[in-house]
Amino acid sequence: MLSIRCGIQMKIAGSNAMKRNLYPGRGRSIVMNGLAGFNGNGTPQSNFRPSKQVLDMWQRAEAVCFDIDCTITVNDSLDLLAEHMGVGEQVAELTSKAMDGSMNLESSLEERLKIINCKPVDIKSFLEKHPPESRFAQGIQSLISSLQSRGVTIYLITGGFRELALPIADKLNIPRENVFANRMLWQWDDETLEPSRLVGFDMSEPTARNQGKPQAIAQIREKNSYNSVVMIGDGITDLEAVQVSGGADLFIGFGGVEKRPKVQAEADWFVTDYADLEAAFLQSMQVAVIGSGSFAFAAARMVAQNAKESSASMFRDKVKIWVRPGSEFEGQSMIDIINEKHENPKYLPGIPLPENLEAFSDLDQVIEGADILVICTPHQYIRGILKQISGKVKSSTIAISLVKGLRVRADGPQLISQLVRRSLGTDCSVLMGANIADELAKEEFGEAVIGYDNIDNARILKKLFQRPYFRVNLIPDAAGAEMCGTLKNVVAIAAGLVEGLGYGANSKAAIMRQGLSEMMKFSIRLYPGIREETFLESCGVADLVATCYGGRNRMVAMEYAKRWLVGQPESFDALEAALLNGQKLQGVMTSEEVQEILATRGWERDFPLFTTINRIINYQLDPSFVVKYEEGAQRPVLAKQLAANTYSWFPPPMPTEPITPVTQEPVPVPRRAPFDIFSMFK
Ligand SMILES: NC(=O)c1ccc[n+]([C@@H]2O[C@H](COP(=O)([O-])OP(=O)(O)OC[C@H]3O[C@@H](n4cnc5c(N)ncnc54)[C@H](O)[C@@H]3O)[C@@H](O)[C@H]2O)c1
Ligand SMILES: O=P(O)(O)OC[C@H](O)CO
Repeated sequence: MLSIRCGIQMKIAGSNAMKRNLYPGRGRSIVMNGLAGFNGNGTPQSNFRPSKQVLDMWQRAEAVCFDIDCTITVNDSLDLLAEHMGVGEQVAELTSKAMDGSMNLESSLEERLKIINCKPVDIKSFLEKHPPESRFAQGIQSLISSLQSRGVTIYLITGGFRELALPIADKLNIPRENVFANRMLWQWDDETLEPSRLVGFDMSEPTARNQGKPQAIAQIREKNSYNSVVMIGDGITDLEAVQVSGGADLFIGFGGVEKRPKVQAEADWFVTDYADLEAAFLQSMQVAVIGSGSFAFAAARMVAQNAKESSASMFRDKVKIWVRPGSEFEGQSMIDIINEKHENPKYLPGIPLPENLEAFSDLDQVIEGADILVICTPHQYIRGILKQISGKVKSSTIAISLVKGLRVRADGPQLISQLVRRSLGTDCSVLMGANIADELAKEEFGEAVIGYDNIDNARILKKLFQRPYFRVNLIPDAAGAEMCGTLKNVVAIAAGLVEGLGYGANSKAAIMRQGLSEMMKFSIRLYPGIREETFLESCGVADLVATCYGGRNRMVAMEYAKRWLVGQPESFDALEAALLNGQKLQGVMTSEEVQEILATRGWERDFPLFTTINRIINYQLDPSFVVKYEEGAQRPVLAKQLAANTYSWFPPPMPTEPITPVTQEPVPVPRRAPFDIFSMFK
């Protein structure tokens, strides 16, 4: 006994009139046909230059639908199957009629299937003889993988059949649920329970009829809130995708397999080589920088230099940077100074900024359309900023955090890159290394690592940051790199104290060694996947050396110790304000965050240097304990309030008058015996 089955029951409701206006108000909003597609005598040109509007839409595509015929070198798999079945010529004639619009698609399909009259076993042998990978159009795999790596969703839409389309989709990494195709209807043998003979096709599929492609796109849009959908095809039925409201926003004609004059004439953009599309897509990525401190500007400077030099290939010329509203320098708006004088006199005086770096005070304006988001603010402000932009950044945006710091929540620590991923729903790499801002801005040789989860994004980011004077290595350990950058700020406080107390190179090296060892132990205990070799990269030992010798944490801590030695104590907050001209110290706050983790987990004694530093910055130990950290971590300590009333050296509250910085590089103070304030505990 025989019966007919079909695997899917999708129904397209509505009259033809409805189908022509599926979702009024959505889909293509501008009519661009023929924007630049003709030369003077009306002949369509191949590969005409797209207008900026078309290019912009292509670069912002969130979903790209390919007609299957543009993915393989034979213009229709059905034709090839027909050839395989020995009826090639007859079928090819009907295919052309459907493609040039002279025959209705439905009838053409029906006729062609009748002629082909294959069995499942024929399809199997056809696929063995013509595996998809042997037929791919040149550049299709690379284009699809580039689009996917940027978060674009790929669909395959074909008036052909699933039996032939799915193997192609599989090889192109297109999920099967993203394939819209017709279904063959088989006669099933109830004894073998296997399909035995082709009897027709399922007419309820949108792709079975004219206007099927826009209907498929309308279904896609109904399920996904894409702002921009692009159709790439080579036939009249593909062109329909933009001729119906609710369909695609942009039609790109592809002539690399088959060139049809009507398609070529009416496409918004016509290409014969996928490499052009790939280059144009990757080209002109919009870069936005959030942050306006010394490092944010040093990094933005490199990024803008690269954007300018590579504007013909990858990044958009203009790089946007966010400057906090109200920021001023000597009574003048920082935005005006940066945009008119191309300098940041507050943080990088005397260093010219590229003219293509443009400052904005409106955060929304900065992130609008950003393909790459460089995040570089002091870590204490990052959460507030991410809250403001959450939901406004597309998920394909490539984020990179330059922030050194972490966050502690009730349920444990959170790296800034994790916070970014969670808040924005984007990938987030990190750039970490021995990178003192003003040295970098002066173009002194340096290096950094980009720690990544997504290698494709990291490669793009390397192109954005690497300069002849700045070498970037990629490492697959974002958490390790970030922990290095974060924790070295605590060790730099220790190094500054040691120096401020008047000790020499041996003592400082000993403290740095202990610091590095605690950095490694702490990072790996928290994140066991972190790699030990990461600590030997620029983000690890090199950044530790740079910060402990030339950084701001070291400078403020050194001043703190010196003032304590001479009996003129000042708080870390006061010294930060006096010495850093608006820049922010990260080590003190990071020490508090690290200590919260150590205390919660009962790890304090395993990390004696970290613990001692935290007690020193909380005025519970005097700075001399930095070189007696084992003892410092074990001592009973006074509560902060009690300490304030007990110790003569307890720093006074923030002064109302500005304090005069001793010097930017504090002068050496003669050594003398530190106060033995802890004798009371003996
Ligand atoms: N400066 C360096 O040499 C350097 C090098 C590598 C990494 N980093 C890291 O980069 C990050 C940013 O450092 P930076 O040097 O660019 O900044 P910074 O230390 O110069 O701090 C100044 C910045 O803080 C911002 N700011 C001040 N108050 C704010 C508030 N209430 N809300 C939001 N922003 C506020 C200012 O607008 C300005 O952008 C930090 O995590 C730092 O550790 C710095
Ligand atoms: O000046 P610091 O101490 O904040 O350190 C700056 C950078 O992190 C050095 O890589």
